[in-house]
Amino acid sequence: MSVFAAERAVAINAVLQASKVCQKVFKQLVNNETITKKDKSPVTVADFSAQAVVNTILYHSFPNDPIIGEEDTKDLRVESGKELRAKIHSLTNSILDDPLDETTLLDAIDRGSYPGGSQGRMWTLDPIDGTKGFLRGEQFAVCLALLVDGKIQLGVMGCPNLPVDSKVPEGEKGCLFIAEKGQGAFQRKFSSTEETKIQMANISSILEASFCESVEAAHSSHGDAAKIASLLGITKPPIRMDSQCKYCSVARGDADIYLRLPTRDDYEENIWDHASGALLVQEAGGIVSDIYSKPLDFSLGRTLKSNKGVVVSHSKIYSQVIEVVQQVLLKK
Ligand SMILES: Nc1ncnc2c1ncn2[C@@H]1O[C@H](COP(=O)(O)OS(=O)(=O)O)[C@@H](OP(=O)(O)O)[C@H]1O
Ligand SMILES: [Mg+2]
Ligand SMILES: [Mg+2]
Ligand SMILES: [Mg+2]
Repeated sequence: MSVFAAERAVAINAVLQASKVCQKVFKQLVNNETITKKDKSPVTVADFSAQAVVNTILYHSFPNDPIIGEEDTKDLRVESGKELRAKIHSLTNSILDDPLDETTLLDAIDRGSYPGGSQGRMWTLDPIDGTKGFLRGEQFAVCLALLVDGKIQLGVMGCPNLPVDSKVPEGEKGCLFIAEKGQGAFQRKFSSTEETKIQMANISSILEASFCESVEAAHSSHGDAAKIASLLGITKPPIRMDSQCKYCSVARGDADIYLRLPTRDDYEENIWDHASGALLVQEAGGIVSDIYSKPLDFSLGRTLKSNKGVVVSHSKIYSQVIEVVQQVLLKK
């Protein structure tokens, strides 16, 4: 029995509305609508609007729930952010039922500034995960998860550009993935409310496995992944894809392993880059850990500060995968 039925329904609506924002922006996107953060990562009108839409919808149903969201309005509240702010304002209001004034809009985005922690309910939101994929017209995802006392209870992901059936890549696109702890993993199309249960592929041998990794080698070492694959006897080429669509692909059996291998000692993964995807894979029969085989700890704030990298596989092959990951990464 679902414990979070109300939260599930609200999260699905929020993610679908935010996905609509992203699709609308993509059709109209021009270069000056992108700004670059200090770490050189891009952020677009759509990232801000999607966060405003989700935070507003969550606030309407759960006004006391804090939110850990990726974006903030630092760059929008200054004079140079005026034009961008106006675009975000009109875009957000074109989706929401009740229009917001500019101040309410900025405050809605900043409701995502919660520091996180191990106590109580909180949501975590990545309004667009894989912003670079979004800009290229490739994979990106709107990712929302509910945490209670530091544990993920619910994850909802909208993947507007992901084919409904990976065997028909030119077919219908737009998938929603839903997982509630202990209740299994589900997929539905944007175009229908019918949900289908998904499971990881039940591969008989690791030699048949395929793995996913980030598009950018700066986010996950392609060289280390190639060594690991070769030691495991994997011959299929890696599937490179932006965003938590990687977790979704593995959860529904399009691939069997997801490796996110650290490229720098000082990088801490953000909780919104993993929360919904990690629960989805676990509910579909997979194991999710870091490279030390430690479970991801979502209770320590906005980042996974006690973890390094991410290793995901079907539970049947996990021990083989993690052994080789450690052989390559920890003994070099
Ligand atoms: N150095 C480093 N290592 C690991 N991860 C990093 C790093 N720098 C940034 N990020 C985060 O990567 C998020 C995108 O991850 P992806 O797997 O989609 O990367 S890729 O686009 O496929 O290359 C991206 O999320 P979004 O900003 O939401 O797109 C970042 O939070
Ligand atoms: Mg970003
Ligand atoms: Mg992200
Ligand atoms: Mg993002």
